[in-house]
Amino acid sequence: MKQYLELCQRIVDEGVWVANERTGKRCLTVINADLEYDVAGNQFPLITTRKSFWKAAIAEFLGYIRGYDNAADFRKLGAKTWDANANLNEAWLQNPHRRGEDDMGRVYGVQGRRWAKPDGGSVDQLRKVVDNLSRGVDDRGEIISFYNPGEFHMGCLRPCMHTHNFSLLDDTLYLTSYQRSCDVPLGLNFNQVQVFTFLALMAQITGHQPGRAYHKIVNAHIYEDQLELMRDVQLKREPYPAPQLEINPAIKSLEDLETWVTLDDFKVHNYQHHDPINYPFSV
Ligand SMILES: Nc1nc(=O)c2c([nH]1)NC[C@@H]1CN(c3ccc(C(=O)N[C@@H](CCC(=O)O)C(=O)O)cc3)CN21
Ligand SMILES: O=c1ccn([C@H]2C[C@H](O)[C@@H](COP(=O)(O)O)O2)c(=O)[nH]1
Repeated sequence: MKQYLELCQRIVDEGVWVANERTGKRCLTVINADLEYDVAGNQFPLITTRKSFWKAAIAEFLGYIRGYDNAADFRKLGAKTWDANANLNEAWLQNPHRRGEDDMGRVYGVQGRRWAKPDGGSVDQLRKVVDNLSRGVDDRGEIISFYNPGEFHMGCLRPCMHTHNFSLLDDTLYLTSYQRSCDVPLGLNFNQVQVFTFLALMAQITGHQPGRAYHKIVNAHIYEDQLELMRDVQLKREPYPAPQLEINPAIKSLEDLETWVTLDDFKVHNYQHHDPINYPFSV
């Protein structure tokens, strides 16, 4: 929590105003942030200075793991987070590749599970990483990348957290995740949960101990219409200690994640938090 608050304070104190063409808003922006999560010690990095709707964050990530490309499928899992990008962005609504209501196009999970090969067929990046780690192999390329510039024109948004790189040292699994663009009041609250949970889940289904997760962010910003709430409300609050995440131990494979797992398989213990803050969302 300390590192989150320090990043927020740094943006408020040192941020530079940058105009953003896609949303038509200005963002107070800093470059480069390094966050770390103690997955081994189960210090779940949930924001405590406002109520976090962490279940939606896990639901969203489960949708990426399953390769979903439709906001309706995300809603069924418990995340409404893709409704706006799939259905309200004018550029995407006019895009000839959009296949009707709720279509997100070739984003995130599609790239992670079905990256199109130029010579036909597709690559399942996640399956390869799970298979290698399960037999104790780290080939120094245990990478899942959602970032496919050749298909940006076929999706509603370029991936923000775009690359996840796993490492195995003896029996301990590590994760380094890369993010090019971060909406700190709204998106980071979710992304922290996702990086932590991805490492915890991958360690569980590949039979290893989780170590630390490293989260590297390039452009970290606060939108102009979020600044007052962050500076005058959220940053005035005292944080509480980190809660713990419990994952159903019956989850043992990628197939489990793909088929029967729901949000009921995740529980958070000792989550003390301040009141919710309703930050504006930019499409
Ligand atoms: N401008 C912007 N910021 C983002 O963080 C973001 C995007 N766009 N587009 C793609 C995804 C969608 N994400 C989202 C979308 C909505 C919320 C959101 O509204 N969160 C609320 C309530 C969540 C709930 O009720 O389930 C929050 O208070 O955290 C968070 C992340 C993250 N990403
Ligand atoms: O997981 C996510 C997804 C999105 N965001 C934020 C970061 C930006 O504010 C927007 C994306 O806009 P771009 O113009 O494509 O950078 O969404 C996030 O923080 N986390």
